[in-house]
Amino acid sequence: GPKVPPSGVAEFTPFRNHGAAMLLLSPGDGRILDANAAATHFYGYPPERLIGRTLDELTAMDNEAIAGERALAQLESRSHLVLPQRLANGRVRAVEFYTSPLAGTTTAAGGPAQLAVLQDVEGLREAEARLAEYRLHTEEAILRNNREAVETQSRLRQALLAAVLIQALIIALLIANVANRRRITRALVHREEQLTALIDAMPDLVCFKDGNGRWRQVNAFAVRQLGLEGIDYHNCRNLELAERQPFHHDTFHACEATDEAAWQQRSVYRSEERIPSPDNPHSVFDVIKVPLFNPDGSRRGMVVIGRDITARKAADSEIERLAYFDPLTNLPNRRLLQDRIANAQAGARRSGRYGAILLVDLDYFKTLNEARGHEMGDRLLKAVAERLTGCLREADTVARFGGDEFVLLLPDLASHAGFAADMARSVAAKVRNAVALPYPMDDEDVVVAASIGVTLIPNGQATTIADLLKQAETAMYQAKEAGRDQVRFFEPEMQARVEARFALEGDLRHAVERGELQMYLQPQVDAEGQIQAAEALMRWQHPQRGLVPPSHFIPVAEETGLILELGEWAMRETCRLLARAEAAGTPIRMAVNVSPRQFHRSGFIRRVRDILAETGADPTRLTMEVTEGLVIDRIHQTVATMSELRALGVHFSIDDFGTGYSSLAYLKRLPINELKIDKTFIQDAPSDPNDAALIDTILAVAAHLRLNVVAEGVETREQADFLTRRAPMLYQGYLFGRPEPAEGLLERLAAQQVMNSASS
Ligand SMILES: Nc1nc2c(ncn2[C@@H]2O[C@H](COP(=O)(O)O[C@H]3[C@@H](O)[C@H](n4cnc5c(=O)[nH]c(N)nc54)O[C@@H]3COP(=O)(O)O)[C@@H](O)[C@H]2O)c(=O)[nH]1
Repeated sequence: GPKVPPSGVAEFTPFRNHGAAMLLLSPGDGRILDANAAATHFYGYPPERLIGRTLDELTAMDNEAIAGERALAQLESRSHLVLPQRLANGRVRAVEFYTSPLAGTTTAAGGPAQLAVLQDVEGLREAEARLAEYRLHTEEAILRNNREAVETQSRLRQALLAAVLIQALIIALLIANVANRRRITRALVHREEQLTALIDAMPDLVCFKDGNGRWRQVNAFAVRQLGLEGIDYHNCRNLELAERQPFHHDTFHACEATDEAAWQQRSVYRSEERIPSPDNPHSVFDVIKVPLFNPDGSRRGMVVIGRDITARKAADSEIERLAYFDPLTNLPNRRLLQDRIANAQAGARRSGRYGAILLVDLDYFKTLNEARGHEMGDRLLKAVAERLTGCLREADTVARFGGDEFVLLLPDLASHAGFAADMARSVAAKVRNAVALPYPMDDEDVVVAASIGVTLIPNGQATTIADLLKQAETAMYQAKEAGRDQVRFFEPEMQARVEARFALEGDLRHAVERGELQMYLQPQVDAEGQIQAAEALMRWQHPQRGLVPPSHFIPVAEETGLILELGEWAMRETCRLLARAEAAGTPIRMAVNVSPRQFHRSGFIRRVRDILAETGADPTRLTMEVTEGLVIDRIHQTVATMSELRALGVHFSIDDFGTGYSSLAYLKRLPINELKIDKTFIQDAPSDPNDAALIDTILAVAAHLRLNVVAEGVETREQADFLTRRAPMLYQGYLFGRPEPAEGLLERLAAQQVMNSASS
């Protein structure tokens, strides 16, 4: 316990200030350790004369008497001794000593100090009470003191406890924190599961890639759509996936391109991508790519979301179809047609070229429809629509205008109104023929005819679309009035032209059988003016029109297909002339023009063979003149046909060389013998350095390919001299002889031979 020194007791105010005289005595010898103020006052000694003396020394009895009193007190079980005290003034007073050990004190002699309260015998009870009270107070004080110590300790303990508690709290918090973290982790995992479930449930394609373009997470839809089941796509790049899933090779390559575009754009990138699936090879997705960047600008990752818009696209096109197309025939409707006419008008204004509008109305369709039923009427309209479409080029439009009316829009036909009208007429003729072919319906064939009204674009009088359509309609009614199954032009001059042409066509059909055609020959001479060859050129001697130039009738023949008959006739006539020249002892090479249609017609080689056999002509003296266009058109077939004919000995010449798109590359592949320089170059060559340069180039090409050259349209000596200076060649032109009846040239040839043999 805590040690309180006896002197310290005096510090206690209850001892020091108490009214009762009190002494602190050492146990055993009863030496006075301390005395309070009341005690010093009672004895009359100052404290220093009291402290240190024994109680016995102050007692006015001898030691035996004192021992006797103590024994007596023990016997009487008294707590006090009655001992007479000698005061400083010499007086003796009977004093009762109430002593009691003072708890919590320790003296030098060991054991607690004895507190003695002195009481005059007269005030015994009072003293007793005072002792009890005092003891209580003192002890309380000591106890309080002790308690304070205890309290200190307990505070310490409390502090410790607090520390422990705080520690515990920290631990608890830490634990809570860990728990929290676990909770957060759990929540995150939970959230991730929710998220995964959510994106897996999404009917969209979702994919996350890292900053290096590696695939990190893909939802179930994407796995299905991209065929990634069973493929370890994790951490793969687009091009690796293209290797692993060949079905989507193109998809992943396209994805790589749009990924890069998104990175470059550094913001949300949207594109439409074709992502086929085994169920639908035409699936289209609306793909959104969100590139993510780190604060330092480096690539962090990319979110890709793709929505299947195949159905929406189909719906869009269905809406468009309904808005712009006729549901029965699937042809553009009036609305789309108007749009296209507006475009054609704008194009015509820009290019200065003409187009045409044809209004086709079926004759007696209403009667047919009522008599045979609407279902059959619908089938007929569909069939007509197909035939009309078959008559046109891709750039043209066939629209259903309503009921049994169709409109054909032919943009960009020719730069001359007359030529455009010719072409429109020829399309109209084709349409009329196509529509007129029988339609097999159920058990019988149905036949309809069409009345066609034509107008040209642009057109001086009609500026609006409505005006143009009105004109075509007016022309169509004129066709109806003229007895139906007709073609009429709105423009009277075009109508006149077309009629004239139509008449020409009619006459041309009979020209061969009526023997109105002739083959003229134009000589091809060498530098010495010697006739070396001749070109056979067709002429038409019309009974009323007179001599019709080929530039008038050959195009009509080409358009109508009559060229096949005319061409075959020309070939036969040329071969006859060849055989005739040979028989006359003046063998000569003859060139004949072969039109593309004629050349590409199946059986051409067989026909040539037949003609050669029939006429007995030497094929090695026959040259076929073909145009550059013919050659380019179907190069493989051309080479094959030419090669077969070359094997017979036939020569080939490229006519009008330089006006087309010949290139050395394909010229080399062709089995040709000759180039004919077009007359347009020859005519200005002496004065125009461009033409001169072109001729030099053609001559260089010919020399390189070891080809003969014929210069066409040589009209002046100057032109001939110009050419002679450059290279050896044959000359054809008015300077040396116009095309003339064969007899004339054959006679000149014979004369030339006579002259030559005379001079040799
Ligand atoms: N498919 C066939 N086409 C033929 C046939 N016969 C002729 N044609 C083609 O018709 C076009 C015009 O021919 P044509 O009016 O006979 O003109 C030829 C010559 O007369 C003319 N020429 C000849 N020399 C001169 C000249 O010095 N000056 C000048 N202004 N013209 C001249 O050139 C035409 C030669 O034609 P080509 O060698 O074929 O180019 C014409 O395109 C013929 O091809 C036929 O039977 N079948």
